[in-house]
Amino acid sequence: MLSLSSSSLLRPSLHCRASSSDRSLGRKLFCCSMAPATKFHNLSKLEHDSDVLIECRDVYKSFGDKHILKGVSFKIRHGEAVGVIGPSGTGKSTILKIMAGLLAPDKGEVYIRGKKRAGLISDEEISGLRIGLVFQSAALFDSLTVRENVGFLLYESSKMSENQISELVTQTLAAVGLKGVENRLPSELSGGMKKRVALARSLIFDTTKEVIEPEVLLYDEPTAGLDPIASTVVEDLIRSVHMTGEEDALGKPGKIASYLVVTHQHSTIQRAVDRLLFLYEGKIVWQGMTHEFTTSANPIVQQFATGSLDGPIRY
Ligand SMILES: Nc1ncnc2c1ncn2[C@@H]1O[C@H](COP(=O)(O)OP(=O)(O)OP(=O)(O)O)[C@@H](O)[C@H]1O
Repeated sequence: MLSLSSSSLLRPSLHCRASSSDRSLGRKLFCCSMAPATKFHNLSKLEHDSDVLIECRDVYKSFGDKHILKGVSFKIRHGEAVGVIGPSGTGKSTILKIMAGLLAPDKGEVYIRGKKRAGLISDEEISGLRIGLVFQSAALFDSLTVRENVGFLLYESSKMSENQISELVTQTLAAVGLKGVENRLPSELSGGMKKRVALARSLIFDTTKEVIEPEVLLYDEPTAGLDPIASTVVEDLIRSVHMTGEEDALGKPGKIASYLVVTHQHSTIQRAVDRLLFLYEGKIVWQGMTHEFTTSANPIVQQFATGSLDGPIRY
């Protein structure tokens, strides 16, 4: 994989126009979205877990004296659509960043397709599983147009021509319901449009490559702040890119093997995911199918599902 400095020789204008902080973020997005590079050892894999794409095993994470994750364990299998829910500040975004390789756990392990990740992502290492993280804030580069934002990874690292990339960007934007916005800057978009541009950026990939690795997408509150209809559009988009054998908005089979959505929105839980993980006080305290959520006898889940002030969760 090319680093930004070497690839800048290929596309100098794009590289120069992104600020240094943008480039630093781009470097992280680049690694995270295209190939979350990781060092692996322990190649052994349990036979019955051959469909597990990502596993967090007894993960701990503290920030100073705030102990956020205290032994989080779960598995994401091929084909799953999983939601992560739980009270604010409980560590949902933190666990996504750990899964994507942007943060290291203090203790515990992350396994990618049965192989233990030894470090954070870096340019030189390839995992065989792409992990894309769609940030809560959309995290677009302010100084780049929508076309440059969506095509960023391809401009930086692929051998595709400018015309090929431009065409693919237009197709991918159309797939997320956006037309004629390629030349706009992020500041000229609404919040919902920015989220869709971020989604397009996470979906685009080099179509000239012979082997396309499976991808897991991690969405951090993709519908936060959207009106109910815009939420439904995004929820359906998330479903449509899932590799279920169905056709996506471009009329092609979805390309995302599995996805994980952090959300507080009831509609997103109901519409976009099949299974839920409930994170509370540093651990997964409940997991089950979405339809089991409202009938669970677990008092923590009951309180969260009803929004009641009475119960074990204290604010
Ligand atoms: N880099 C950091 N440095 C210090 N504290 C952090 C850092 N990242 C997260 N935290 C703290 O860790 C806790 C968990 O944050 P996180 O964003 O993971 O929670 P969350 O469950 O996603 O919250 P929300 O639902 O409100 O988005 C918070 O108290 C937050 O302030």
